[in-house]
Amino acid sequence: MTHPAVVATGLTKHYGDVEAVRGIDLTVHRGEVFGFLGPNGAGKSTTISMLCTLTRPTSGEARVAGHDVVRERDDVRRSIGLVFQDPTLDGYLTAERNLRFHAELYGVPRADVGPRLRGVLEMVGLWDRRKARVATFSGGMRRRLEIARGLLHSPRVLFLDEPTVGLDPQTRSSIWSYIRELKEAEDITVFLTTHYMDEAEHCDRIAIVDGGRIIALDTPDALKAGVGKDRVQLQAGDGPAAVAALRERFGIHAVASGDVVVFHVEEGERFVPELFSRPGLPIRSVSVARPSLDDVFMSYTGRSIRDADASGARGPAALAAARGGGR
Ligand SMILES: Nc1ncnc2c1ncn2[C@@H]1O[C@H](COP(=O)(O)OP(=O)(O)OP(=O)(O)O)[C@@H](O)[C@H]1O
Repeated sequence: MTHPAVVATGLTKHYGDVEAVRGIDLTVHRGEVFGFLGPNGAGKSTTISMLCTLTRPTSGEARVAGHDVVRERDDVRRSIGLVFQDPTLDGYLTAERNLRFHAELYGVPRADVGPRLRGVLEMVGLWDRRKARVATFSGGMRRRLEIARGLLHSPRVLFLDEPTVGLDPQTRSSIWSYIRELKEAEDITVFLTTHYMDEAEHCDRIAIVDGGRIIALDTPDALKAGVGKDRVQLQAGDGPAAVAALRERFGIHAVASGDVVVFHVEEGERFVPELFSRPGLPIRSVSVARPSLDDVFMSYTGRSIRDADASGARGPAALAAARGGGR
């Protein structure tokens, strides 16, 4: 098999007047952890459900594990694992019964079920709890069990829609270590959606989506490098005097807020020693920060992902607003 894990060409989805997805083109390579990052309403879930054959595209094409999502739905379904935002485990059943039921649905050969069950439950740290009813599990344990279930039939591609939403930071980080372990242990491609910037950093490549379109697609490092400048923040004895000194000596436009002065330069870590080499700039502290993925989102849309989330970007008006802000 040499085909990519996922290929989408001109994929769109309209719900009446709402253009939820407005032309997605992407290729996800086998073995990648690929992230879809964007604010609420960006079209992430709609895209993932088209790739999983749960929603029929309005136009365009997509192939998953080499199969067409419209014409070869059953082949696609056999090749993928799904973990969606809404839990679908049966709370009355034990963890093991939930998984065995799934194995039957997917036709996992009888002889393989036992070893496979143990393998996936050990990976998510739930082997010892396999006889417990799911109703007694915490939110994090349920999500881990859902991931184990998604892996049970050895899928080629695992789709995770917001895999850590609503979980505490510790559980989020343990879910990420399972995802990384997975990549090592199984020859699998992971396609996930998130609106957490820090999570997108774990992905090999990410597509930043807004208003139903991909606005940037690359490795997290390359995207951040594309923003160019680092952010330097200093505490100076006299803010306005520091701003004037920076302008005179370095030709830098800085902004002061009290005694905190902020400016942007390329390669901040090279610039900072120069600051100290010139006398007359009383500096108490200095910090340099690389651009974040939120800076990347902001450089394309003029707003932060958090603001876009907070504004509840949904529906045609929000999409039109997002369009207006695009570059
Ligand atoms: N079944 C539907 N009927 C009508 N509009 C829909 C439907 N599903 C999604 N939409 C709209 O399509 C747009 C994209 O929604 P989608 O759920 O794909 O975004 P998202 O990026 O996954 O956001 P979230 O993380 O909030 O789910 C939104 O404007 C949403 O209101």
